[in-house]
Amino acid sequence: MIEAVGLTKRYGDKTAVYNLSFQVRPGSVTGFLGPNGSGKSTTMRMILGLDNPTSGQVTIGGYPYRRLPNAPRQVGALLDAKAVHGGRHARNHLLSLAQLSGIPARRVDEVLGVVGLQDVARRRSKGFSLGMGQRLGIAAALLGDPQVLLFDEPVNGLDPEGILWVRNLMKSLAAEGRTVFVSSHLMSEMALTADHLIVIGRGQLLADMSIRDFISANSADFARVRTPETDPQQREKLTAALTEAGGHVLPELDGALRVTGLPLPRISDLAHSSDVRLWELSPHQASLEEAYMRMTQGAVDYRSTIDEKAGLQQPLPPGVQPPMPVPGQGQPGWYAPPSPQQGGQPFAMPQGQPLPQGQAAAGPYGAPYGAPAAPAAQAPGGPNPYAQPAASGPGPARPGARGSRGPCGLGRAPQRPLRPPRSRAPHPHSPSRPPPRPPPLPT
Ligand SMILES: Nc1ncnc2c1ncn2[C@@H]1O[C@H](COP(=O)(O)OP(=O)(O)OP(=O)(O)O)[C@@H](O)[C@H]1O
Repeated sequence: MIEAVGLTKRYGDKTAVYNLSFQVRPGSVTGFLGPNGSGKSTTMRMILGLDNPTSGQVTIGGYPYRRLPNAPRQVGALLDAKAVHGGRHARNHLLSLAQLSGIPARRVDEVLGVVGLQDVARRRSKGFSLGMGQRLGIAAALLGDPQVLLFDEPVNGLDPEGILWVRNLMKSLAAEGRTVFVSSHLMSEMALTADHLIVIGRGQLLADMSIRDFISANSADFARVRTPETDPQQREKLTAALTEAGGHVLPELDGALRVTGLPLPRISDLAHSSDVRLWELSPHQASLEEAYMRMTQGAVDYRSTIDEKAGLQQPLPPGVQPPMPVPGQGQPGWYAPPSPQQGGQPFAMPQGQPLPQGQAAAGPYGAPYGAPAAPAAQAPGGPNPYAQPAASGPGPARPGARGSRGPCGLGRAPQRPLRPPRSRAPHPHSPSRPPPRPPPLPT
């Protein structure tokens, strides 16, 4: 298990990570999400002992990485696939890593096979494509048959077949009881791969929950309604009737209407009584991407001047940044209202459910959304550089109790201690057990 407590990292006056507390558990794939520059790579580097926290700590199996016995055989990581000596053959690159960690040479050939690079093993890596470089990086991460794996954007540059292969690999590693922590900006892929999410924005924890809970906490179900395109007045008439009845109506890019706050039969009745014909009336649930956009909208640092968020966000005056999301209040400025099941509080604990023991019910950024309780009321990393007025709503939510089954159907394996170096069971991808079949590479 990876555990961060009050993790803070400052570079001069830049706070890259602030008071981050979370756990990454074995037996499931945990996705690590956040906008560009939100601190994901910095966090991963601190987990791997490549950067020192300014305050707080992060441990793997109870040890800081640098004190972990035989760390390369306990923890594997892909941080930067380009961090390879380009003049070396792929096999020699892996061989040098293996020799540094006392890993036998035959394991190098095993992992080359697992990632599908066996045919180019004696080619210099500087001639590799982006996707081949990613595979080499994944091979290096698997070399020590580690119990804990970190992948920073592992599908970057991979073709669809390669993406599917990585997805299956991550899931099978987690199903074996390993801890798999993976960052990605590809929401559709994350929705298929991960069963738990840790989301950060501007270095702070925004959410720590199952994907299913994340989507339902950060999105509202909605109806799509379409009236005949030949008669725009019908659309206006319906919009007026729905709004009057308490619905929230948002025009979609294709001319349909997105309606929240009214059940489908009521929308149908209102259309009928307004004498409006419908060409479509369909129920929809927001995707992980929409839920993520809604959650992180206020924590985005870099945004195109022509970005209109596909019409989902209210226009802001020029130069005005949207505020950070506030627990219990949702993301201000979004049309979609909070999920009705949550009693109007998108991050609220289901009613009658007490906070788990040790769970702080603190202000917005003290112990946010399902994070483990912060060690102290005062953040160890000093004052919060992004502090906002505290929400008056209920405390932070933890809708997704750990241990629940994720969308991949993987149960959480009991936590296993880190494996002693040489008493390993045969590697699941060793020749004795057929590995997930990697897609063929272009020659
Ligand atoms: N060595 C450094 N010196 C100064 N600032 C740094 C350093 N490393 C990271 N930062 C800053 O810390 C912030 C977080 O960066 P980080 O690379 O961790 O973000 P990220 O979430 O991984 O971004 P991306 O999704 O774009 O990869 C950024 O503002 C970045 O400029």
